[in-house]
Amino acid sequence: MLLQRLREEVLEANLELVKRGLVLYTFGNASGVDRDQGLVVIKPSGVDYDKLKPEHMVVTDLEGNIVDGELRPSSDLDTHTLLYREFTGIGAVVHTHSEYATSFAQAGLPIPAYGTTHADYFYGPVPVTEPLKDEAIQGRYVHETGAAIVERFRQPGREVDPLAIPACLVAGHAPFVWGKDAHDAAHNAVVLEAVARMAFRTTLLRANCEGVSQALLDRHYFRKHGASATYGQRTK
Ligand SMILES: O=C(CO)[C@@H](O)[C@@H](O)COP(=O)(O)O
Repeated sequence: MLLQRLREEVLEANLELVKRGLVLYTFGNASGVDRDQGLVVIKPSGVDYDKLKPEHMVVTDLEGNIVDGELRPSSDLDTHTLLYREFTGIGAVVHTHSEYATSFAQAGLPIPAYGTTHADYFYGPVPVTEPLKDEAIQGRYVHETGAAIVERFRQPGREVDPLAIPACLVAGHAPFVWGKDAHDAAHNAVVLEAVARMAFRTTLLRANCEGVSQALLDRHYFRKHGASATYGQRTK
């Protein structure tokens, strides 16, 4: 079977979303990309997670043309493929409607970096897109959803590195999260929901919370990420 291993990884990531309570019914999807072959493996649309098997996954090229699969690909395919084309360092994308992250998206608010849990995974606030315009919604809606994410990350003067902050909230919709592979993307989605829940409660306790300092953000982020990362490494 074409891309057997990637199909299994994408299936595991989809099931992880269910196991961690990030999706209801079929409200979400995960995909992964094989960069060497330029192929994407994505969950089929509307199929219950408990019925999913590797052979149900749909394989497309990076433009979303179906290469292999009997079922329709996720209705969010064009967002996934646009993210793969534009953020060339990522290997997988996850979309959920997890409650707290989606609440921030619906409010049109970024998730502030309030503490070290956030800083361990996201090097700054998790951004939110501008609301999609009616023409975009009535046109190539799913593509435009991805375009809104890319536009937010490349906004002049407010650029965001997609490898340092592997998530974006789509205003009025929900989060898209990515990672180096399917396991990593699902893991980031789980943590995103946890930090969104904590941020929501932090805001309730203290409306004008200043958030984590730059020093604490640097200390926590860079001990897990980048060339000087030490987290989880053995000492000699
Ligand atoms: O965003 C939404 C619904 O608002 C979709 O992600 C969700 O229904 C899942 O669709 P698919 O089953 O992947 O086609």
